[in-house]
Amino acid sequence: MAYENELHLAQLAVQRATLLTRRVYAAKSKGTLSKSDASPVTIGDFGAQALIIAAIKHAFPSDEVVGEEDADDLRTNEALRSQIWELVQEATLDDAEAEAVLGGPIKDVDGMLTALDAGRSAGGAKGRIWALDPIDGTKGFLRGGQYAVCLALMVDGEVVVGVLGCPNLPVDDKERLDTSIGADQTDAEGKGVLFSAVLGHGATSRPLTRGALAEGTTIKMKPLEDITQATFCESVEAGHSSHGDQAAIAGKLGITKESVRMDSQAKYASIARGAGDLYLRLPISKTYQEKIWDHAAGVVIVGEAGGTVTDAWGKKLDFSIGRTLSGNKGVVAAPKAIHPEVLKVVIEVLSSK
Ligand SMILES: Nc1ncnc2c1ncn2[C@@H]1O[C@H](COP(=O)(O)O)[C@@H](OP(=O)(O)O)[C@H]1O
Ligand SMILES: [Mg+2]
Ligand SMILES: [Mg+2]
Ligand SMILES: [Mg+2]
Repeated sequence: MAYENELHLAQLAVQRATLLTRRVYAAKSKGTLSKSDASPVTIGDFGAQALIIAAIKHAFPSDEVVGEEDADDLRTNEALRSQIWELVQEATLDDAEAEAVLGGPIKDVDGMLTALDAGRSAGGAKGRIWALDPIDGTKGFLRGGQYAVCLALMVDGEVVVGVLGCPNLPVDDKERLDTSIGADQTDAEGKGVLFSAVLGHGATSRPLTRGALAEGTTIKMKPLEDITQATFCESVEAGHSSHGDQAAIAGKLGITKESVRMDSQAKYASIARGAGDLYLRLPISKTYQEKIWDHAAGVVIVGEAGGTVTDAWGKKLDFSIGRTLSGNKGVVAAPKAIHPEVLKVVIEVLSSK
């Protein structure tokens, strides 16, 4: 299969990073800071990004990475830096072969800062570039909801590999859209799913482990004959997508079930495995540009599971422009057969505004 080594590296790197995020998740204090756009970032986000980039740079030294975070705050804040360094050192897979694929532990604090800062690529249409969201759905992470560790490889602007680690999704109860928040999420028992896809080679899911990869199974979207029976997913945060427009679209499609609100790319993962049918993300603001790391992995996973993902006007998401999807507005993800019907209504609702 194409990109076999890249896929394996990405799966193990994401799996290792979830050891760190789970530890932070269970801790009382998550070391939260506020970024310049007032959005939150935690010690988990920084630690996961450092671990994943160190692994990429070990295996593919000349690849670039577009990562959400950087080391600026750590360079000026010693307490934060040492807190994260401690976490990073503790996050090792308990399988020596798997750990060796990732290059083993990061050597020292400088190595951690260098790895974090290696996520500053401007992106673009040429060459091999990884898109990394070390914790997607940081607000979900903080509130005890869903979050995802997201990694994708783009080659010449096209997403060819996607991996999503979803520590709070149920392993077995595949049909359930897990939106529970709070206490029961901190119990990792029976939870934690690793999703992956390679362009042209299908999508799989497997339980997250602490060591070598578990065996994977193929995932497919649910066949949906009657659109009125659809379940649609949307963000928990009303500031991230328009709940009002999404409700109007569902209404026009004759959908009667209430929307399922879930943080992070766990939405893409959930519809890809047949828990839920649609994911709608209609823009709130005229100026906000979606970030490539919020979508790259999810888009290839849904595509390989039998879905179509476009923006709200039906354009393919263009990952080749830079760090943002500046050529697109919103996201509409649905099974291939019904995507045109959904898109028609999305455009009607947007055009009537
Ligand atoms: N105004 C906005 N519109 C759309 N997305 C936004 C937004 N402000 C922040 N986001 C993005 O929404 C992501 C979470 O998506 P969701 O609502 O589906 O959980 C955030 O990822 P992070 O949590 O990685 O920062 C952030 O990048
Ligand atoms: Mg963020
Ligand atoms: Mg994100
Ligand atoms: Mg993030």
